[in-house]
This record gives sequence, C-alpha cells and structure tokens, in this order.
Amino acid sequence: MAKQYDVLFRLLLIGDSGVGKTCLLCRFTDNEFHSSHISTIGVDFKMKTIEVDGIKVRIQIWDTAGQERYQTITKQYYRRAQGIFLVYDISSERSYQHIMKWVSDVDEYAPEGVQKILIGNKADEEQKRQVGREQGQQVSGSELANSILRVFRCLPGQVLRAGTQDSVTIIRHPRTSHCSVRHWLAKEYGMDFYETSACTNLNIKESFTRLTELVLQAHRKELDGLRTRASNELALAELEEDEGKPEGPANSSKTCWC
Ligand SMILES: Nc1nc2c(ncn2[C@@H]2O[C@H](COP(=O)(O)OP(=O)(O)OP(=O)(O)O)[C@@H](O)[C@H]2O)c(=O)[nH]1
Repeated sequence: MAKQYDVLFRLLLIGDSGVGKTCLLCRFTDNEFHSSHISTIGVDFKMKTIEVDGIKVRIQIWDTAGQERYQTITKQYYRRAQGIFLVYDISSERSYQHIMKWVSDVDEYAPEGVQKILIGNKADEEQKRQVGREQGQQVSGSELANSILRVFRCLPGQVLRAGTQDSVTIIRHPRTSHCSVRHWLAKEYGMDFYETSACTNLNIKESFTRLTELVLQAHRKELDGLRTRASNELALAELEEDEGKPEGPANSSKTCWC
C-alpha cells in the first residue's frame, strides 16, 4: 500500500511547566484549545502530516513535562529529535529567564545540528505581558548572553562553563561590554523566533511549518537521495509509521531516515 508521507521527523516541545506546550500541540494537530492546565506526566506525542516544498512530511511531536521531577525522563527524548521548540510564556519573566537552562539542556542532550525555534506563547495575554517582543527576538540571538549572565550570576571577568561538552564558555569583560560573548552566542544559538497564541491560533501553523522547513534544509542531502530514488520509481517513503506506539529511548531504533 502506498505510503501517505515521504519522510518522518521528530520534533520536541520543551519549556517550563504551564507555558502552554500541550496547548500548542493540541492547537496544531487537532485545532483545539483547553483552558485547564493538566500537567503532562513524562512525555506524550501526537502526529500530523504537512506538505513543505512538495514533500509530505509526517511529524511526530513529543510534548514533554515541564516539571522538574520529570526531567530525567524527558531528557532521554532529546537525542532522537531533529527539531526542538523552546517555549516560554510572555506573561512569565521567569519562564523566559529559564530558556537559558533549556538551551543548556539541548546543548547537552540533543544531537549536534538539531534545529531550534524559540516560542513566546500566550501572546493574547497582552495585559499580563512581562516579556517584551524584542526580548524574545534578542534572546534568540545576542541577548542570550545577558540571559546567561543573569541566570548564572556571572561576574565580570568570570569564566563560566555550561553543559558537559564545555561548549559554552563565557568570559565577561568589564570594559568590552561582553562583546565577544554576544557575538559568539549569536552565532551559536541564533534561532528563529515566534510569538504564538494557542488560544487565538496565532502563528501556530507558521512556527511548526518553519521548524519542519529548517529540519528539511538541514537534511537536504538525504532528501535529495530519496528524491533520486523516487524518480527511479522506487518508493520514496522508507519509514514505518509508529503511530500509537510511543517508543521509549531504549527501543527507538526505527522510523527516521535522518
Ligand atoms: N491565554 C492563553 N493561555 C494559554 C495559552 N496556551 C496555554 N494556555 C493556558 O496555560 C495553561 C497551561 O497550558 P499547558 O499547555 O497545559 O502547559 P504545559 O506547558 O504543557 O505544562 P506542563 O505539561 O505542566 O509542562 C492552561 O491553563 C492553558 O489553557 C495561550 O496561548 N494563551
């Protein structure tokens, strides 16, 4: 039987508890919004197929619990992701500041080359806004440095290492306005940024499509390989859909070509 999609990707939603990860997912997959907050326990997932550049992409989206107590479990799902949404709530300065911690976890547990998008959710809550739109834009680039410095209470001249790979080394120079840090981080962590609302359906399709595009671009080579084979009348789809069969990290050996 012909496959209903060409490729399969795994995307992951991470961020503090209550920022709206589950609602973003429900809005995207089922066009639903739930006003109650029922905390996710561990991880959950939903599937949806979208078409990008003529390619039918089946995306498996993992919704992780934001609560600290599930972090050991949720971090095990990072390594199988090709794309990650880092979500904060625009009405919660705290959730925004914690983005740095989430970035650090991605750096530590996700595969190299994983695509990331920063999401400022609950954009409909204008009256409760604590995080300016520009802050979101900046955190996705150069301002991330300042967030790191705030979160880790870095002192001028101090060297800070974050992440096990020692890949984040911040040296704050009192007189250079930590320029080198800014540039380094902008390059390292430059992310696309969207303000969204699961409540009003703002930028939901756009952000999910964008992350899918980024993953496709990152795997262009493999994709071209699949296309060539398709033109030879071989099946383009290679993957077995594992819908309804959420796999743990221990038995996650199949499904994705990338
Ligand atoms: N106003 C508004 N409320 C939202 C929005 N998205 C989510 N919420 C509300 O925020 C609360 C938490 O949403 P969830 O999606 O359960 O949050 P979560 O990030 O999945 O939380 P955990 O599972 O605990 O990690 C719920 O009461 C939602 O109705 C939004 O875009 N606007």
